[in-house]
Amino acid sequence: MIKVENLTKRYGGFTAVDDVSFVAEPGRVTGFLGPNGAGKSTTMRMMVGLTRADSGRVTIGGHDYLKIPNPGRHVGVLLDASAQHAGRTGREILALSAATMGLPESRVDEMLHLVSLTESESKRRVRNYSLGMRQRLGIANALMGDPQVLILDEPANGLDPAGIRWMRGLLKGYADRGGTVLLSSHLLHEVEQVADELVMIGRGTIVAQGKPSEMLTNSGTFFRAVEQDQLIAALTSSGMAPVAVADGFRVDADSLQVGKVAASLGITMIELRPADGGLEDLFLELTADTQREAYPAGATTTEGAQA
Ligand SMILES: Nc1ncnc2c1ncn2[C@@H]1O[C@H](COP(=O)(O)OP(=O)(O)OP(=O)(O)O)[C@@H](O)[C@H]1O
Repeated sequence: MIKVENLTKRYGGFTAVDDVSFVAEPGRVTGFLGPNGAGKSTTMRMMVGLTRADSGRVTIGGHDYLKIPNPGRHVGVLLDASAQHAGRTGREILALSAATMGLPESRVDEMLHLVSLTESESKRRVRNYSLGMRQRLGIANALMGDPQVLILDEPANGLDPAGIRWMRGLLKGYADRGGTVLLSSHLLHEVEQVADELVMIGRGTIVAQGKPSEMLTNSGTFFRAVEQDQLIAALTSSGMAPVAVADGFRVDADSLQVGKVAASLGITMIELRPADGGLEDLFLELTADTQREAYPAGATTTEGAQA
């Protein structure tokens, strides 16, 4: 299990990770999702002691990573696939890892086979690897010591569609056998098909976490009305806070509450239903003020809203 407690990292006056807490459980794939610059890599680097936290702590299986003897046998880490020594061959890199962990050379061939790197590819220098091949090598390296915990930062980067599907199967199988998997991504569709749990981060803070299905269940009501502006104003003055999503509005209230407010004003509803726009809408909305691109979900005014 990975336990992250109140983790904070500042760079000068800028807080990259702000009081982040979550748990990644054994037997589960936990997706760590957030837009570019949200703080995912910084959080993962702190987990393995590569970046020093200003406050808070992380334990892996109850221990501080830096105090785990022979850590590769317990925690598989892939943070930056391009950080491998470019002048070494893939095989040399894996052989070095195996030797460091006290594993036989045969493990190298097993891992190369697992990640589908061919014999001739394994003899090429890493500087001549494609990004996808580097990722495969990084995954092989992370799995080498048969660890119980995997920490993977954007492992799907550079993989082709077949590679992404292969990796999903690999991670699911690993979690099914009791392993703990934490993988980050800035792309929801990359993680939603594999993650049992999601932790969403935006501008250094956790904005939501839970099972994808629970997140959707709690996603409120979607509505559109002819007198949209009037309904928004009435809901707002009733203490609700509608936000613009794709082609309508969403509010944290059930459909009955919204319907009653509309009926009391004689407002004609066009649509009134549980918000089920999918995780993509929820993700964009939750991280709306942390996105670089303007997204309508960030708007709380009715300007431009069409009935
Ligand atoms: N060494 C550093 N010095 C200053 N700022 C840093 C440093 N490392 C990270 N940051 C900043 O911290 C923020 C979080 O960066 P981080 O790499 O953790 O984001 P991320 O969620 O992994 O993003 P991406 O999806 O783009 O990889 C960014 O604004 C980044 O510029």
